[in-house]
Amino acid sequence: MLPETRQLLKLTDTTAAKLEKLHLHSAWDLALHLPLRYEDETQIVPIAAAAVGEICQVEGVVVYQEVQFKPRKQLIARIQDGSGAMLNLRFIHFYPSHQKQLAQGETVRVLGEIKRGYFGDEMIHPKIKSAEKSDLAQSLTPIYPTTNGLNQPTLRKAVQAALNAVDVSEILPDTVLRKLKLPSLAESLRTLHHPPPDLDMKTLANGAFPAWQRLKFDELLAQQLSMRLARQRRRSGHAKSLVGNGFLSEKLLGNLPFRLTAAQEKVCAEIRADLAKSVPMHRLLQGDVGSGKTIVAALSALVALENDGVQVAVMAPTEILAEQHFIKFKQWFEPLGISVAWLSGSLKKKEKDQAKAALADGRIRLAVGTHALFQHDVLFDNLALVIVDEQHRFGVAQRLALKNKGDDVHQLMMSATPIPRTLAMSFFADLDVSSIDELPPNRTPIKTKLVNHLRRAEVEGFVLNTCQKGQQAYWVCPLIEESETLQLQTATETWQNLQAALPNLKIGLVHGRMKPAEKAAVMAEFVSGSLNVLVATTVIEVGVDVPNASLMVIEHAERMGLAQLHQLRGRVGRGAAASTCVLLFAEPLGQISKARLKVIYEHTDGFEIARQDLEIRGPGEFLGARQSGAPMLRFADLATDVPLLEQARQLAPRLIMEYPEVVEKHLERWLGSKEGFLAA
Ligand SMILES: Nc1ncnc2c1ncn2[C@@H]1O[C@H](COP(=O)(O)OP(=O)(O)OP(=O)(O)O)[C@@H](O)[C@H]1O
Repeated sequence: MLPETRQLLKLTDTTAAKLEKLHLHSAWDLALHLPLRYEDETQIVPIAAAAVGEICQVEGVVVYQEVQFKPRKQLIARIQDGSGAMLNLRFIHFYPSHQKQLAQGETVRVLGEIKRGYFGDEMIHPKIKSAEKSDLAQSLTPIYPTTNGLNQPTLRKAVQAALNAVDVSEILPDTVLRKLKLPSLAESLRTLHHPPPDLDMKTLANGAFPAWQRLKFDELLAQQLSMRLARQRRRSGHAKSLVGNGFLSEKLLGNLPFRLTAAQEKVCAEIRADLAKSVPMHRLLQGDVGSGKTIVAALSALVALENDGVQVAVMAPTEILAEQHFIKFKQWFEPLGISVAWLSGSLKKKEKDQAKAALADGRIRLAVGTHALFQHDVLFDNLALVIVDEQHRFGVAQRLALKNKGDDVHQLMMSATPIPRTLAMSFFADLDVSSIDELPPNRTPIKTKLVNHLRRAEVEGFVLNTCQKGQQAYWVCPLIEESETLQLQTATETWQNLQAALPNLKIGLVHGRMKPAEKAAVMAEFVSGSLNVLVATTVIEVGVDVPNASLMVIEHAERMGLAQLHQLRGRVGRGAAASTCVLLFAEPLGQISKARLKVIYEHTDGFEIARQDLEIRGPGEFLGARQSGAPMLRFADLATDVPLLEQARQLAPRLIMEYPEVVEKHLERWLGSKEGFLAA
């Protein structure tokens, strides 16, 4: 964050650092940081009427308080209200101040989600207020996406300061606005950040609400403009025409234990044709989980490497994913006499220097790594092809760094988030798309089971059976919205419980808070087979390929989106053994959760699942379900916002031709800096 911005918004260094973590760098970034959901502090719900699964505010007298030590240290309090009903409050982390606030006889107002607990309904870590001191809120309270250590009031203050600082005046031409029939940006931002008192939760949570529509439209417009400009620029670039002699690729194909599918052959041919041109390739390779994109990437790299002195870089967004690629590429390429360099943030300086020197003088021709590959001090001798996996997970700055390394290099982007082809083409502003639309043969279909989490012991028995057969299992804990700490805790607890229940198995734990090197070490143990079970937070979602793993258990599957469930399930069923995916769920299930679980139970094809997702997710479920897998999108969703995308797509070329100053301003607002859009 620029010092001017920090001063303008009166932010402390700590707050600024936390905001950076959320990728909020400019005042506009903050103004466009919109609530994830809203809380209703305008009314008090009688405990008897508060339904499980609902987030609500209740008030009551504390009738009981105890610090328990088993099964773990926790503070339990119980409140009772005029309706006569009681509610438990449970704190796994607590301070003496909590005990004081919840002293017997105190009247407290608490807000949180009602859950079904072991001893009746409960709230875990509710927000507590003293009933006497606090007035009811006049309107709904916005809750922003945040990060550890940055609380809502601080974030809210920063957003407010940003809203006061930016110029929200309308920049879209009148004619355009009249046709769109959308509210102004200023009004939309005001409504979403400060909902007026008469606006209810249901209206605000609906993605079809005009204020949301305006934000989504503006976002899609920024995306279309940036893609279009980037494409124009690339078209005028010159890349090295790469025509392979087939010598290396045929050798690799000969060494493989399988033959390419027809779909893999087809996309390889498309990529080969692009590489032969002197216009830089910019192609998206998409394919369902396990469809075999990696070998296509490897064969594309070989076409390039068959040209004298040419270098190739393969980049992935996380250390785990990059390392997986590194292992595969090494295994495939070393027998061909090609050494592969590894470059990531966690390498020791000496190793990094060695790799950098070898890339700079051209001794090493293939490098695999994270975005560390594109730091300014990494120089390539003759870089001609860059392969980027899961590009949408890189931030703008990283994409920009990539662009700086090679405006004139061929680029192949891989994605495992399948989007129907025509939609992908309009979204990516006519980017070239190759789809692998067939799975390798002889895959035993994955059996999916839906199991109530109360039957955990049976599932543990199943894990034991699987591992005794020499196979391996994943046990995945979900991401808990807004609370990394709580997520970490569930994963750690699950790991401890599993170890206690299955003492003869070797069980590892990997989560997002571990250092990259620690994560890599645990993953390596799992890949090598020395761990039987891997307990993981959702960090393993994309790209892990351990064919010997044949069982996937997913906790709280009812909380996850379909795309995520499909990705996770795709981690098994990659080897010869019959695989199973156990989806644990906790009741009561909402209608949408039920519908989702039914789809994942009945279907295995990613495109079909994406289509059904669209049907289930009416615009009404917009908030809380924001999970667009598409690049650069925070609000718009390709599943539901196709009409807005179409409008943005039609408008973009006209603005570029007729209103260049509007284009520049719009991109500055949405992509942070003028340079942001170049990175598209
Ligand atoms: N034509 C094929 N026949 C048999 N097995 C194949 C074929 N192509 C790839 N495989 C194997 O299938 C598994 C999945 O391939 P890969 O990891 O490339 O999938 P992917 O498309 O990258 O999926 P994801 O995005 O889920 O990681 C690998 O073990 C790979 O060796």
